[in-house]
Parts: sequence; C-alpha cells; structure tokens
Amino acid sequence: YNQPSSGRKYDLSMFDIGRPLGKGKFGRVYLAQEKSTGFVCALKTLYKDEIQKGKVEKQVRREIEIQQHLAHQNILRLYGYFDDAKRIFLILEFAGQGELYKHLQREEQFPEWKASQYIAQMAAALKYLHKKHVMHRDIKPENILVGIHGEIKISDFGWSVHAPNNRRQTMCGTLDYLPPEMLGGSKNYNEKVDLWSLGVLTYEFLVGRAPFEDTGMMTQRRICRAEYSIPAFVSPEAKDMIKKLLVLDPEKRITLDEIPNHPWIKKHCVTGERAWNRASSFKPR
Ligand SMILES: Cc1cc(Cn2cc(-c3c(Cl)cnc4nc(-c5cn(C)nc5C)[nH]c34)cn2)no1
Repeated sequence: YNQPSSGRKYDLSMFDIGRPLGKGKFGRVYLAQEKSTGFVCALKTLYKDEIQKGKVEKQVRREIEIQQHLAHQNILRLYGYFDDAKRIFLILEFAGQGELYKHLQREEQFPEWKASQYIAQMAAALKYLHKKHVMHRDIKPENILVGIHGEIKISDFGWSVHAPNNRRQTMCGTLDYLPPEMLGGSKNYNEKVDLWSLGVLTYEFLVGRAPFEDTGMMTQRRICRAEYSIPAFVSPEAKDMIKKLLVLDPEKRITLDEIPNHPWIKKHCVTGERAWNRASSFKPR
C-alpha cells in the first residue's frame, strides 16, 4: 500500500493537482495524486504570508508535529509536508465523503443510530490521542471529515497541544464548544476538555444546534453554569450521555473508557454480535 511516507522528500512537481476540495482561513485544499504511485490524497496549501500575518506559525508547526505521528482510522492522516517560497503543503489523507458539518447542515439533525456511532468513533479517536497525552481542544463539526465508508476522521490539529497545558491561548471562532475550565483564561486544564466538547458535539448532532448557542457573553455565562435544556424528542439514553459529558467538574465527566459501555452506545453499536450475525448471514449472489 504505497502511501506517501514522512521520511521522503516531496515537491509540488511530484503531484497532479485536481479540483479544489475546500478552503480555510490560510489557504485551500485540493484533490491531488502522487505521480509515481498514483496515490490519491488531499493537498492542503497554506500561504506563508497569511500565516505570519495571522500569527499562527506555532499552530501550524504543532499541527504538523502532532498529526504526522498519529495513525488511527478515525484521525485524518498527515503523510508528509514540504514548502516552496510562498506556501507550505500538507499531504493529507483524502476523506471520500468530505466535511461532516456539510452533512449536518444538509440533514439538520442526525438519527440517533448515526450520532451514536459517530460519538463511539470520536471516543475511540480521543482515547488514542489522550493515551499519547495529546488533547485536541477544538472538537467541533467543522474539524471532522467523513471517510469513504462513512467513518469519521478528526482533522485540523491546529489547536491541539500536549497535555497538561498551562499556556494561555487566545481563542478565535465560536465559543460554543469551549469547556468552562478554558473560559475566563484559567490556565490549568487537561485532556478532559475534549469530553466537554464531545458532549456539545453529541447535542449538536441530535438537536441541530449547539446547547449554549447565544450572544457572546450569554454563551459564556450559560457554559459556566452548564445551563442548557434537551428537547423532548431526544431519547432518555442520549439525554443521559449528554448529561454525563456536560459536567462542570472535569473530573466528574464520564470517561472515554466508560463511553463504549453506555446504554446509548451499546444500543446502536454494530461491531458486536449483531454485526457478526449480519456478516455471517451475508449470502454472496
Ligand atoms: C485550508 C483548509 C481547508 C480546510 C477544510 N477542508 C478540508 C478538506 C478535505 C480534506 Cl483535508 C481531506 N479530504 C477531503 N475531502 C473533501 C471533500 C469535499 N467535498 C465536496 N467532497 C469531498 C470528498 N474535503 C476534504 C477540504 N477543505 N481546512 O484547511
């Protein structure tokens, strides 16, 4: 399986560039194919002047440093990188079904079986990350892609750091996903911040909007008080999962090890006996 390897030296001439796949604050992503092997990937191009202007050199360096040492089916692979005079190029895994937030926008809400399987996959990816003492810190639909088989892949490690962290980070973008312990500039927090964001993600998958969505200050106040309500159409098991993740005290949140055994996950999990039965009853035509 001749995927690119981080040991090799790459340059732009080694790739055929295809259609644009998306754009972000500091550049664009293109479909690309490595000429020598035919390997299809996503080439993320970041403009050096934009990165310097945005003072995000550290984040880009961290994204590369962290993501290239990760290998998990629910984490987007970074195979390598190179640069030219103006741009940095990240050779990324191509996610065949694109950006998850676009799926959520189109479907408005995910059915419970789909949300439950996505959260189980997120928990597996976070368990892998936390075992390496990496916390993502920016879990939200915009940072999740969908692979060709419908599996999800955490991407964009620009905000990830090695835990524990007592560096102050200037935040930009939505506050909706920030845990209480990261608000108000408190410095000491750990990987449990990703559990809170997983709770916000679960809520948004099922309800179609974030639980603390409000105007700036009100959002912060509602987060710090864990002030949210869950609509009646959400099942009791899903409500229980959200309540066990959106807990103000990080140490009292459900752990990643407990998530696979939670009734809401077990109810919709397909890796167990049902999947085996389904596979064994498969009759090739
Ligand atoms: C800069 C910049 C843009 C983005 C957001 N972004 C990620 C992708 C992307 C990646 Cl990194 C990998 N595989 C992808 N597959 C798609 C895709 C889009 N459509 C409409 N269909 C597919 C399949 N996008 C992918 C694109 N933009 N982050 O930093």
